[in-house]
Amino acid sequence: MTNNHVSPREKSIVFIGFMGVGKTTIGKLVAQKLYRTFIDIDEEIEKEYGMPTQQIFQKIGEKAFREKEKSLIQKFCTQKLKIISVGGGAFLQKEIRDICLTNCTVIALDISWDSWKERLNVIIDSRPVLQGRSMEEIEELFYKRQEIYSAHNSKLVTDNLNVEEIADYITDSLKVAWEIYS
Ligand SMILES: Nc1ncnc2c1ncn2[C@@H]1O[C@H](COP(=O)(O)OP(=O)(O)OP(=O)(O)O)[C@@H](O)[C@H]1O
Ligand SMILES: O=C(O)C1=C[C@@H](O)[C@@H](O)[C@H](O)C1
Ligand SMILES: [Mg+2]
Repeated sequence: MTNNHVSPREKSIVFIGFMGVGKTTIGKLVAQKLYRTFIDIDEEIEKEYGMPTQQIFQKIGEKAFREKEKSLIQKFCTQKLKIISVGGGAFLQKEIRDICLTNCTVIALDISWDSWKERLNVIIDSRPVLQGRSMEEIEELFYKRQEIYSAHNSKLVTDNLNVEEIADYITDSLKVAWEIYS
């Protein structure tokens, strides 16, 4: 089942990008502004296992996390009118990239390394992939991951923008695009 036949206005929107770039925060705000249901795939995985991501990685392992991530993305991305934030590692899987790009409008949130590194302290405790790595290793991962986020329909560089400005910009741009294609 795909929903690649649905109109751009009805397609679900998927936010991608590196850990901590703001997918969950912005996705929630955009959903409010468009009166749509918000789905955070990390939260859905945590609900299924009844524990935080950190513990899923420790007790069950990353492989099971990634399988669950794929099946939940398949479930929600084939539905209409949702606003979906996927985890920062979701686009590592080609199948996930294909599901999202076939069924949804994919928006990549981008940020420079200099701005991102200011955020590390806030997010590190809940992101197992960042733990036990040196700053140099995290920087290497940050740049390596850029390749997977290049598979998108549109991209916004968020440096120097607050969350309201980002959500307003995305909401307004979507409405303009929907008018053009309607
Ligand atoms: N534009 C912004 N300016 C300042 N802080 C921001 C901005 N966007 C997000 N943040 C903050 O950065 C932190 C990480 O944001 P968020 O959890 O939304 O990231 P994420 O992309 O969903 O990460 P993950 O991939 O790990 O789920 C939060 O504390 C959030 O408040
Ligand atoms: O970038 C990643 O690999 C991850 C990002 C988070 O959103 C979670 O999905 C998890 O911590 C893994
Ligand atoms: Mg998130």
